[in-house]
Amino acid sequence: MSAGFTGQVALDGPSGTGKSSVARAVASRLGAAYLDTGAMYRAATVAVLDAGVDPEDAEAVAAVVAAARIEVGTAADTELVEVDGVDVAVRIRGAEVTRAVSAVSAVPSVRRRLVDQQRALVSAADAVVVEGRDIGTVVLPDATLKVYLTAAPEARAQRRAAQLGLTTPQEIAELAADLRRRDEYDSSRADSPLRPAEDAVVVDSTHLDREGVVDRVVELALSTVGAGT
Ligand SMILES: Nc1ncnc2c1ncn2[C@@H]1O[C@H](COP(=O)(O)OP(=O)(O)O)[C@@H](O)[C@H]1O
Ligand SMILES: Nc1ccn([C@H]2C[C@H](O)[C@@H](COP(=O)(O)OP(=O)(O)O)O2)c(=O)n1
Repeated sequence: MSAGFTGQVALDGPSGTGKSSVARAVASRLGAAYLDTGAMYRAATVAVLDAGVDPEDAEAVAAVVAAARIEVGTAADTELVEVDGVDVAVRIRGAEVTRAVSAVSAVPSVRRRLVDQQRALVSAADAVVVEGRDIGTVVLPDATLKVYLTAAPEARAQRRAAQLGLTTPQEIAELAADLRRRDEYDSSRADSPLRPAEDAVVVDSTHLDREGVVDRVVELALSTVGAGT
């Protein structure tokens, strides 16, 4: 269903705030394409791990990613993620990739390459929802709408634990520690750190359910229709 929205919705924020699930649902509601840029950094990380390279070795990481063919789909209802023609859609969500992805995504040449690819994918769509960490600040500074999703750390850890089926206090404590570590890494890196764009609308999802967040973002997107933006 096309609701009349054209343009780009940038959805940024830390892990577990609901970006992926909200971005997909918003894209379906708006009849828009959808791009998960985190999936691209995760796919690059698969290439690095498969090459046997230390994710902290920036030079070696840069060389591996420069040679890898990373492909992602832009349909809201399917997940296509490939590295050199191999389907890695399930593997990119595994713990090994999650542990290494912040280091890989901090390498400037990796970012340049993937940002170029993201802009090319976005330019092919009349309407698109793009989620990540630097979409409003770097990838699409002129996006039609920028939303920065936040949520309390406990809510984020609980959501992630439920999603992964983790139940023991130790598993949940480890997951919360991993979220904190990744927040710190992603927010303090020199190149394109995680932060809200100055013109982003901040939406706190701590006390909203997923549908409540989707309604809010769709409403914000539709308010730009005919507004001359
Ligand atoms: N507002 C919300 N309230 C409760 N759970 C949510 C909310 N938004 C998303 N979720 C759930 O939290 C988990 C993490 O969401 P996800 O979209 O993967 O976050 P992110 O992409 O920001 O890491 C998913 O299981 C999702 O269904
Ligand atoms: N635009 C982006 C998207 C993701 N990243 C990095 C930082 C994140 O820790 C990883 C993984 O992102 P992803 O959105 O898949 O992570 P979560 O699902 O939120 O846990 O990639 C980035 O640096 N820039």
